[in-house]
Amino acid sequence: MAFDLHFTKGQGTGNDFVLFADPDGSHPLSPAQIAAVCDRRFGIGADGLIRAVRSDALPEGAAALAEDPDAVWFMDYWNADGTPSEMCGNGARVFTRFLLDQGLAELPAGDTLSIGTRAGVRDVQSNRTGFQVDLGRWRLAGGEPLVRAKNLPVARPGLGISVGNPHVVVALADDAELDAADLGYIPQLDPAPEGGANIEFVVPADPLVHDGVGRFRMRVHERGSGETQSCGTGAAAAALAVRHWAGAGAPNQWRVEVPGGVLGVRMFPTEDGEHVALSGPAELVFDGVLSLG
Ligand SMILES: N[C@H](CCC[C@H](N)C(=O)O)C(=O)O
Repeated sequence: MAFDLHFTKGQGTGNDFVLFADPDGSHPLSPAQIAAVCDRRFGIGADGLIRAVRSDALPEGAAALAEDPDAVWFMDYWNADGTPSEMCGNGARVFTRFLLDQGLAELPAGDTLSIGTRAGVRDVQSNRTGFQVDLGRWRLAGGEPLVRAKNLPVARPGLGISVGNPHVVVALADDAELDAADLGYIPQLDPAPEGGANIEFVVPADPLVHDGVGRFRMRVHERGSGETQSCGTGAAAAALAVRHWAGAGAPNQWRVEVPGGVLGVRMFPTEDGEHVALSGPAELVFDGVLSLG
């Protein structure tokens, strides 16, 4: 049955998304429809698709409401190839901007908006650069798979890190290597993790720390979307990896330079362990209607 998709296009540091509101969850899209919507030639074009569903209309949302009854809205995130992911950091900021723009939620300065995700409830606050998303606890995913990418001279060990979704972070020798890597080809991981991973390539700045803030450049090949201009959870995972490699005394405040802009990452202690938070802009670009067969 044809369905007119009333959508909004949004982006955060060049990671772009098609968003639409489906409060009662009556319009889930199939993976094929999502891939068609995200296609940059035959569709709207985006790195991912985000459906705003009221948590009480979704089975996964029920878990979010159980965790936090304030998680009224659920971010139903899908990659460009139609596969779902547990979490999207840039997407969470754009999702929040969308909810506020649509009048579906409010976020007075200093308040927190809780949103449901497949990775659990995530808290968003507004700040001067846009929004801060608390990505919650992180963990080393174990293993250091070898990473091979086209045009990289040698395979290098990557560090597996989860921030709700899986990442493998690999340090390159310098900017020349980072710029030479051809991420039009999916990098190879050996061993390949079950379910795939987002792969971040980083070059720590020299000096690594300036005014107490760590800095590095990053490019990313995203699971399910290919090379993107930015990856929020990837920037968080990469900052955690660079801090891990830097050892004792490394900062908890990071500036991550991605092709689409700059993201802020901050690690901070909580009663349930160290959390990592992501900050950055979130813009809505245009609205439209697409007839879906
Ligand atoms: N491709 C990712 C999801 C989107 C992550 C990224 N867009 C972000 O901002 O965190 C995955 O399959 O886990």
